[in-house]
Amino acid sequence: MACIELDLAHSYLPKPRQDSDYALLPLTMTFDDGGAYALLGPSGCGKSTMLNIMSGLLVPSQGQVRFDGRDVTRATPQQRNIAQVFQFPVIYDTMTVAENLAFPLKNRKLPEERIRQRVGQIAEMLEMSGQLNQRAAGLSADAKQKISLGRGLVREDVAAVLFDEPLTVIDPHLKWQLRRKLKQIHHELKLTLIYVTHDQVEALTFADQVVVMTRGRAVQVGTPGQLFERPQHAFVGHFIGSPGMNFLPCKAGGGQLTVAGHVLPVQRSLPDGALQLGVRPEYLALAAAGQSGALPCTVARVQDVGTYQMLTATIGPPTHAQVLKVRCTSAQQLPAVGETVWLQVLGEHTCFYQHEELLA
Ligand SMILES: Nc1ncnc2c1ncn2[C@@H]1O[C@H](COP(=O)(O)OP(=O)(O)OP(=O)(O)O)[C@@H](O)[C@H]1O
Repeated sequence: MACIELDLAHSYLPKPRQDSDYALLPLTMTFDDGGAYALLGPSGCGKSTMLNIMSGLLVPSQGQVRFDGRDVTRATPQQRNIAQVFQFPVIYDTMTVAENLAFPLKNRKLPEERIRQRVGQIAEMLEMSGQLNQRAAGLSADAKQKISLGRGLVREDVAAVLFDEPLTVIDPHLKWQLRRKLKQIHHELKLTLIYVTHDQVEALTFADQVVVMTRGRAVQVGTPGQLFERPQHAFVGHFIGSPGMNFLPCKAGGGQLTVAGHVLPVQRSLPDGALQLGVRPEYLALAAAGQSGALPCTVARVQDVGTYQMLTATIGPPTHAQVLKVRCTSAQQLPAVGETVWLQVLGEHTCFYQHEELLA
């Protein structure tokens, strides 16, 4: 295993002139030895570019990649000793499951007995012990991708295992099981795992540390809890959560906050000027009329989602009304559409952003 350090930028253009010319803007990042990481972000944010730079498939246009302090920027994937699992199965159809799993170990000339043990261990973890002697050709797409995962995990001496959206072809139910399985395997095998996905559920269930990316920038690296509680960037608030954080434009000045024409007292020290107030639907509580830190809103919709109710409310004039989502318990008695509801926007979980960066 290795500690992977990135200090680089990448543009696919020969002469990048502006930020938008970069697939990865200048960044420094450390992936600790033995950690489980996810690179999470929407399509085109630079996840695959970062993964391919780590694996050695791509040389960054600027800067360095270091493994345990050693410069490997121009080293091939083989020289870096990286295992990779792609979106689609990369296996030998004519071989059995056992032969496919054993292949990376045979290549490294491990003793037969050790190969047998390790193949048995990996097959058991992936619940494939009963299929070891079956030919891969006859297996389902799910089973073939499980073999690919197994081939990625089978070597103990790799610097890291990199996964590029590995569960895309997997059936939704099995996907859920495999996500949990991968987390368990990480605890048992203690490999450095780096997992690319655009699916927040996948990232949050698998990783100890999630790197959230947008437009070529890694805007926050944190535990799932940190990303939920204190998004360092408005994009993280918006992207993590279902639905994401509510944002209200506001103006701070003289110890007060003006939101949608209402003046609220603010306890925290904030710079004067235009800000964004962010509060998650889970923390936006119903309040008594006129309560300090609460705003009067109009109920636009109430949805019963089974285990909870989602209340949608609006504030401000209809031409530029702001929408707020509130997660309520299923037992709560909620006002009807069109009624006024007071929502507690200020509280310990409220975040303030300036130019999309967290201030307080
Ligand atoms: N070979 C390439 N040549 C030129 N531009 C590229 C190339 N590969 C990626 N890009 C561009 O770099 C940016 C980042 O792409 P990248 O594939 O790293 O994003 P991603 O987050 O992995 O997206 P996806 O999930 O869609 O693969 C995008 O604007 C993309 O169009």
